[in-house]
Amino acid sequence: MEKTTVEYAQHLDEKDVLAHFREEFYLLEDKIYMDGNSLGLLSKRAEKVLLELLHSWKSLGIDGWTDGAHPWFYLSEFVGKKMAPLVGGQSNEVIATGSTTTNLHQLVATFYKPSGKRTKILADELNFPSDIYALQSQLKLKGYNPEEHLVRVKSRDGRFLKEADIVDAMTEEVALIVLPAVLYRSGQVLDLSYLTQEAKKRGIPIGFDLCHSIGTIEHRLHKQEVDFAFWCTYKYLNGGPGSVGGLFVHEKHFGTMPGLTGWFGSDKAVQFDMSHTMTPAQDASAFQIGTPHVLSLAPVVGALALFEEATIQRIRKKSLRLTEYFLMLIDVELKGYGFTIGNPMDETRGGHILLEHQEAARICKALKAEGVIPDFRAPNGVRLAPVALYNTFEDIWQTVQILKRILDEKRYERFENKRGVVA
Ligand SMILES: Cc1ncc(COP(=O)(O)O)c(C=O)c1O
Ligand SMILES: Nc1c(O)cccc1C(=O)C[C@H](N)C(=O)O
Repeated sequence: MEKTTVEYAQHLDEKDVLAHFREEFYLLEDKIYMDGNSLGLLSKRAEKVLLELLHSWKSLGIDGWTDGAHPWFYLSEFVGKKMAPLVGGQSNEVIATGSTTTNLHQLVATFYKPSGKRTKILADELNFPSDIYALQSQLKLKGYNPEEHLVRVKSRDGRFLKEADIVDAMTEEVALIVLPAVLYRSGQVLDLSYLTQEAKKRGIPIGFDLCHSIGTIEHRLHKQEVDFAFWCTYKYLNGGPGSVGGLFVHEKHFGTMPGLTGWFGSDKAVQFDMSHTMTPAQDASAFQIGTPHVLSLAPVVGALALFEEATIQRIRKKSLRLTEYFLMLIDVELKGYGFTIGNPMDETRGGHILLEHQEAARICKALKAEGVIPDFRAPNGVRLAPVALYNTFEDIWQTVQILKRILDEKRYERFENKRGVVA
């Protein structure tokens, strides 16, 4: 069968062992959703648990903390256990709490211990702005000038990072390393094993932002001896806008006093003793600060049940096949239209692809007008994420046809080449 036909796409969908998960989601009517790497779709199970937790509040009041289907007092630990297989952590090394940025603040406050010549934080110039802002402010809190003490490894081409360049920057002046596991623009997957080993040789703690990797690639954080990691749950995990994030702290650091303390980091057995001397939990729970955002955690419970069934191994396998198929069609159908592929072509690509084009902002607007939801990333990127749990091969086939039509008929010219408020 000719690989560029819709029949071939349908044939791939028929053979897809994860195809039935699509029915678990509320798909947007008459739309092809390709933005699950920014905000995943609502699943029926996520909705169900949210309603159950609203009901526990309605029917139990304060007793919801300890009673009901999902007692709130233990919910963060429960969700942590469910997320642990997705990051390759032990159950007590993972906790659901905070947001990506607040968790980063917590972890830097804990693991950044400048002393003597070792005062710098090593990051990279392609990292997400919020991470950079957090690192800059943590340096300022310790009295250091971020201009001098935040080292950002340069990209050679504006898209990718070379692990060798990162290792070269691990000097005797570096006190902490924070990097993404998957880059938010190009989708490059960094070699966490190698980077962690090299950091370890030099005695530098290292942590990773998993926002663009959790739920789409496999992780082995415990085995790799990564010191810490943090992530959100609203992208590939489909927890909903602003859903509670997560963090991992390797068990070798259990007992380290968190940099930012609050009573929800306490050993649960004594939390309500109301002592002014904190007794921190002896695992990742200690890194919580205040009362969990229960209603923003609820959908994550339901959403994670799907990952337990699908397994991250099968999800990664399908995700790679989806992006491979996407790239094959782009190569055949969109040659000569001015696109440059901005993601890695080999298996160091994450869950999304990046098409660079000088008209990218208005191509995104035209795609939306034609029913395809991508996102635009400045200055010239169209990000498209075919998500293993709910996208089909046919979605990809349709998207490429629509892109071709938009370019052939110059439909993008109806729009201004400027990003929207939330691009
Ligand atoms: C890599 C990365 N880091 C940090 C953030 C910020 O996350 P939050 O706003 O949930 O703190 C995002 C997404 O917004 C992200 O993609
Ligand atoms: N966190 C977001 C938000 O609050 C509004 C709109 C988008 C986002 C995102 O997550 C963007 C995403 N981190 C990115 O990779 O660009």
